[in-house]
Amino acid sequence: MTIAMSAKLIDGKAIAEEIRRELKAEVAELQQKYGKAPGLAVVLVGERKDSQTYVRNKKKACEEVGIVSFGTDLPEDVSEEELLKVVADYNADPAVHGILVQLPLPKHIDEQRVLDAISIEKDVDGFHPLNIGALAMRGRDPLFVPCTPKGCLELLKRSGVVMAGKRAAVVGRSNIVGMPAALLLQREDATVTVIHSRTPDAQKICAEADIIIAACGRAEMVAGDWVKEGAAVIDVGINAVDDPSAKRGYRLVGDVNFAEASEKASQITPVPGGVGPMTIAMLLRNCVDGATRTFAAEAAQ
Ligand SMILES: NC(=O)C1=CN([C@@H]2O[C@H](COP(=O)(O)OP(=O)(O)OC[C@H]3O[C@@H](n4cnc5c(N)ncnc54)[C@H](OP(=O)(O)O)[C@@H]3O)[C@@H](O)[C@H]2O)C=CC1
Ligand SMILES: Nc1nc(=O)c2c([nH]1)NC[C@@H]1CN(c3ccc(C(=O)N[C@@H](CCC(=O)O)C(=O)O)cc3)C=[N+]21
Repeated sequence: MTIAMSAKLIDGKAIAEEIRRELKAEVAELQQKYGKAPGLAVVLVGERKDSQTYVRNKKKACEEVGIVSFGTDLPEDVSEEELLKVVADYNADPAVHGILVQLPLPKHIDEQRVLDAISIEKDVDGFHPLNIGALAMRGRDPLFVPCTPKGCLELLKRSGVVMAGKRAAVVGRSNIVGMPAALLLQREDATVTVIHSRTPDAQKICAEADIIIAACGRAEMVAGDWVKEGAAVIDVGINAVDDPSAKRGYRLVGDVNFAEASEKASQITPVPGGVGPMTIAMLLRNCVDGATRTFAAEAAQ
């Protein structure tokens, strides 16, 4: 007989708050030492409601820790060349230490071409091929690691989850979440299986994992029988499901069936309040790290 466990909640909101407190102190120190603050530029194309909300939240979080935020809002029909010009201007602006182009971009724009144009020293999203390439190489360290997977690892570390020698399953292989999450787990000496839409027996593979990172964009796909007793479960998914009783008319659920999985897991993140707030905290972390490197290099000249 197995005894149902009740998982400990990994409180991403509280951990993100703690990180923002740490960052606020670091920014004050930079201000003291160099008389300058880190700067983040956020570029938003079009009028997607969700993107507008994320961008607003990112700017608010910046201000809270003392990072100066710059913003450029461009119309949906902006040309690729005009967008590239905005990126080039921020690349050249010494007050800007991080550049984030909010995704997704409209279909007529080549997303990778825009991401490739961001200076790797200011690539706080960590989406530039040179940063991702370094992440995949042993003995190398990228300048920046993508915020969402970095947040997932930070949650595991701060919750005392051992990764070395453990089996991990990552559900999803996107450039921005699944693939870098798998690389990060592997760098921590976990043995990683990456699951995608063509994987047979996804449930069986997950059920053998000590750590699951779910990032497939399928509401509540990772059910109770996907989770091994005592596993740590990180839910990246953000899915809106209709809910007439909710204020906004919908509620957010993850890629994990939380009620079922928390009967099996030892530790689990909620949605909302799990990985989401950590993504923003890691963006601020990356921005402060970038500015710290730049200020030190400038002072050494
Ligand atoms: N909390 C946060 O900060 C963030 C949350 N998100 C959320 O995380 C989720 C994933 O985002 P993202 O990586 O951008 O999504 P993508 O749609 O880019 O990638 C989804 C991945 O999941 C795989 N997949 C899809 N369906 C299945 C299935 N049935 N079984 C197994 N694998 C499947 C896909 O496989 P294939 O490659 O074969 O197509 C793909 O690799 C979304 O819910 C998104 O909203 C995203 C970014 C940040
Ligand atoms: N260049 C780029 N970089 C990104 O990092 C990026 C992007 N584009 N495009 C979209 C995705 C998505 N993303 C989220 C950030 C915060 C929350 C977040 O704070 N979520 C809250 C809930 C928010 C709500 O209630 O709507 C939570 O989970 O608690 C979610 C998702 C960053 N992304």
